[in-house]
Amino acid sequence: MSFRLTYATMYNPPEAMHERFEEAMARVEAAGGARHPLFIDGADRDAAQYVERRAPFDSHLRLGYFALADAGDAHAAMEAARAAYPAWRATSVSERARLVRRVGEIMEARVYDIAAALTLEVGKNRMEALGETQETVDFFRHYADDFESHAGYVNALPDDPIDGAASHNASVMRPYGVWVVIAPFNFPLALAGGPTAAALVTGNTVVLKGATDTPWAGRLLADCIRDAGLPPGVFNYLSGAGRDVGEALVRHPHTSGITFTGSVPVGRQLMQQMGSGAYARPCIAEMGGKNPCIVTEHADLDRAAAGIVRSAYGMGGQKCSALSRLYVHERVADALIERLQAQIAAIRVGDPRRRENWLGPVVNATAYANYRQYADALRSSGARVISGGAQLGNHAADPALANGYYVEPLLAEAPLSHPLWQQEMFVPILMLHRYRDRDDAMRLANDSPMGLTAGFFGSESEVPWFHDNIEAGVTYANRPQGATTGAWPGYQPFGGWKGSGSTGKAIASFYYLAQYLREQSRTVVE
Ligand SMILES: NC(=O)c1ccc[n+]([C@@H]2O[C@H](COP(=O)([O-])OP(=O)(O)OC[C@H]3O[C@@H](n4cnc5c(N)ncnc54)[C@H](O)[C@@H]3O)[C@@H](O)[C@H]2O)c1
Ligand SMILES: N[C@@H](CCC=O)C(=O)O
Repeated sequence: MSFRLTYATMYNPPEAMHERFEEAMARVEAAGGARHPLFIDGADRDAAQYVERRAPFDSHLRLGYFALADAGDAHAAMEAARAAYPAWRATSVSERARLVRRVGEIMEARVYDIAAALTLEVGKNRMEALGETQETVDFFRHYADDFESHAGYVNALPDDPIDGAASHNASVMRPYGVWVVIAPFNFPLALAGGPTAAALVTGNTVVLKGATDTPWAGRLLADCIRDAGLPPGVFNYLSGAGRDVGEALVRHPHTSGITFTGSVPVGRQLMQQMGSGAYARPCIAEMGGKNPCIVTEHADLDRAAAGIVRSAYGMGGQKCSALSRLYVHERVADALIERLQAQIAAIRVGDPRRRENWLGPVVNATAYANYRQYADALRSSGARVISGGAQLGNHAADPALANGYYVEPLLAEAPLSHPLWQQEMFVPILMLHRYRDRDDAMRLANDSPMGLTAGFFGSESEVPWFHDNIEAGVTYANRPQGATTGAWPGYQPFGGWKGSGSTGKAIASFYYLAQYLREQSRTVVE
């Protein structure tokens, strides 16, 4: 298959991709119900407790039993990672890069089976699941290539200008030690695998914690790492709750650095914890979004409608990059709304295993209840709900949806005073405002403590204005493939400004790997 899968190309895959996914789904479902232990020091480790997990799209479908790590397991993982660190750090750059690349190769060979598991566990549709798995493969490749291209970040510097002595200088970047990776539920493979690949190739050892709702993805990553032949202890995997195992890892004295991807409140708490103690330790925190899109009177409205619907409702709005605030010029607002309504009406909501369904469920009962609460809050405080607003699961008339957390994509025109303009909702809800003045639209788009992604539809001559003024780390102009979503490693570096990110350096950017390293200046006089 010559097709290159990315989030920008996933809308029109070859037929063979569907066939292979369906074969894989049958295999993975047939093997369902298994126990999934932890992975520590190169071996499976049983936890004292296991939790049964079921599919978000069908509460009768049992996925398996997943280990719930406790503080003792966290300690064992940290000890293993610490013990493995000296030898891993001393392993050559080329060997570390080879092993990291090997993980990507193994994952790519399993891409369909892993994607099937992601669909079952998270409820994302097949193309999103395949996309996430391929993205993870690409992270492993990208970081291995990038680290090698920097020759391990060893740079010779000029000798000191001292008469009668040779004083040689160099800058050498060195790993920190044991790196903790804490992943979110929505991209449980890619946002576990990406930071893991970066930490490993730079010479750190890793303890990964998967999100409470999505323990399977991390375990599948662990299997790829094990099968690639990384030495015991170099990578360790824990599944379990943030409050128990996550906090134990953050507090642990062996923790040298953290990459956290998740919500703003947890990220800020972790940044504070990592900044206190005997000395501050690095904390790369990739956090939430409240992403805007501006549509001017010069926009191509068909293109805008396609990009807006994909980004607001794709994966049920459960992307940090999801579009949630739409500012439309009053002259084109009705025409755009008409197009959005037509596209929303065409969205098939249902079992994400099925090819025809573009939108699966939200991830759990809390997200399902949140949707109801937000829809009620919009209706009761002055918003005009244009499309959607109903929960479709549990008590639905349609029996095919009866056991899942299904909801309708919601579009509402809301007064600017509405508090939901400021809150990340993480469900498929898009709020719309009509503006008269372009600069007002920009002021509103920037009126958020977050600054992750932003979209724009307008004339070519307006694009520089958008770039110069928008406060966001990831920007897209006139992109029907996704107004605010769909970054891919090697194509779009991905990181947030303001409250959306702690470092100002993006994932898969030129500057990313250096964050996993500390500089040592070396002067040697002969
Ligand atoms: N900026 C990005 O790149 C990016 C990418 C994906 C998701 N996100 C954000 O993630 C959020 C959705 O994911 P989520 O609901 O899993 O987020 P979350 O903050 O609830 O959880 C994220 C991870 O942190 C763990 N955790 C929770 N409390 C903890 C604690 N006290 N100590 C240590 N670990 C703890 C969780 O178990 C989970 O593994 C959204 O806000 C979304 O915008 C951001
Ligand atoms: N990388 C994904 C978002 C990841 C966050 O949830 C995108 O660009 O849409």
